[in-house]
Amino acid sequence: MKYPVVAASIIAAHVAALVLVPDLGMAISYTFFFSVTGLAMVGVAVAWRRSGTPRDRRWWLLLASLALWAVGMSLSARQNYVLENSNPAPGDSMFFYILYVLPVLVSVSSAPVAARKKWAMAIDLVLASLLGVLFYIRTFSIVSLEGAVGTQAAVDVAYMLDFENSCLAVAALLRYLATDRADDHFYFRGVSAFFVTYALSGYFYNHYVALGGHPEFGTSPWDVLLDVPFLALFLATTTRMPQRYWHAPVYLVRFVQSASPTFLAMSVLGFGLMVIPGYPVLGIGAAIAAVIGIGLRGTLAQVDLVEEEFRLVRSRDELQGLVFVDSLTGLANRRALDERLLHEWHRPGQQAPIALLMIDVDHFKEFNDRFGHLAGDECLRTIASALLRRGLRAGDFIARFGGEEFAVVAPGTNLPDAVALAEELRHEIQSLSIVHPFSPVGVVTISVGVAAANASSESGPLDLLNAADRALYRAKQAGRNRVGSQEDGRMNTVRLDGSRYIG
Ligand SMILES: Nc1nc2c(ncn2[C@@H]2O[C@H](COP(=O)(O)OP(=O)(O)OP(=O)(O)O)[C@@H](O)[C@H]2O)c(=O)[nH]1
Repeated sequence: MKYPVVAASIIAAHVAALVLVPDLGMAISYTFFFSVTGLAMVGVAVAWRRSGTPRDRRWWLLLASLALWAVGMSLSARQNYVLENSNPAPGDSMFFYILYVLPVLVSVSSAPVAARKKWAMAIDLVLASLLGVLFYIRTFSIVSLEGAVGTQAAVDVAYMLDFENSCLAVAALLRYLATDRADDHFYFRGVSAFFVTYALSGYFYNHYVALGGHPEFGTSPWDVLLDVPFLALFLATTTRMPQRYWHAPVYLVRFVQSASPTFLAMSVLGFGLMVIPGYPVLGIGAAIAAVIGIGLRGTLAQVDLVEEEFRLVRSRDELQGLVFVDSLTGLANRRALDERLLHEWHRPGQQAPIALLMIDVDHFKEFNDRFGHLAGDECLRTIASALLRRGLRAGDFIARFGGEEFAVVAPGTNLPDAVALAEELRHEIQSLSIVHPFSPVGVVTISVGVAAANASSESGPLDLLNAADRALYRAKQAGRNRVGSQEDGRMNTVRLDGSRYIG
């Protein structure tokens, strides 16, 4: 609450001083102008500290703009006091009153901190320098160093300032309203508070005060109008950074973010066109540079976009890989198995049967209890490698089903061939000779349930899975370390020696 009171008191004091001591009007107004500029700079410095983004150089640019404005004001004071020139628009101070927008214009054209690129800054630097030259040429094509000659020149200067201030006010307001970032919101709140009030009070002051009979500072209480933008900036930067703020629609945010880099180039284009009558080469050159600047920025942004897209596609592929891989064994996981089964089941023209082998490590709980979980993990990894190594033909698919269970999908395989494959795998694991004191044969063994079916519309992959699971259950029931198969609805098991055992 105390800052609005400070601002109101300054305005009241300025008006009162001008009314009470009219003889010192000019000195009073200059004192207030420099004071409010200083106050605004303090506000900007405080806001920068509070923004929590010390690397955000936009705040420097805002400070630079205020400093340039102060230089313009100093040159104006020099004309009044040292050179005793009462012309309201001497060329040197006019140039700085125009030039001061340049740093802020660069910031309005810039991307958010996180997305800022060196190449974009380099292009902006070239365009900003060119714009500085154009400002200079344009200013001195209207006024001389001593000031505007005749009312028309003074009116031209006023319109040039109006054009510049309103363009910047609109651009800053757009950036303020259409952002999804708190730091952008805070920065552009200050910038738009300044430029919107500056455009309004500057318009009123230039057209109705300076051109309306009070060309010199200190001759009208309306001088106070020129305090307003600086006090508005002071208030916008010293009031608390909002925690919640209006969120613009996403498409508007994206549109303004994409369009803002063109603000600077558009200004170069506009001022380039303005100076063409007097300086055709420079004007046309500036217009060409602006078009190249926009094109180059667009192309480089596109390159970045394509690069980003590649990166995202790569990360998506990597993530997709992780989603389908079992982290312990490196085999496909249950999700991948389900997808594969479904895919095989619905493969167009699938005539041959699809076989499914469900593999379960025997007495694994006891293995874990005896040797610990880490040894259990290592055992699972060894079994996974052995299963992969052995017996898998092209088109077969192996996955860790979960826990100490594995599964093999073997498309185009009938039941007898699948049973033979299962027996091979069972033998392979036993021959690994992983010591297991609790196992009847002294080493780690597996039981396998086998089922095979033709894909049909009456049944689904889940039926095949259930059949293989039931076959596995029977193999376990029958004593483990064996292959169980489902045949014509009957459950058969194959003993470890290969002879068939009817369960
Ligand atoms: N080390 C380790 N153990 C696991 C993992 N997943 C499951 N297990 C263990 O596997 C064991 C499975 O136990 P059970 O389902 O009783 O099966 P089992 O002891 O092999 O008995 P049968 O299958 O009937 O022969 C449990 O002790 C689980 O903790 C794993 O990723 N690593």
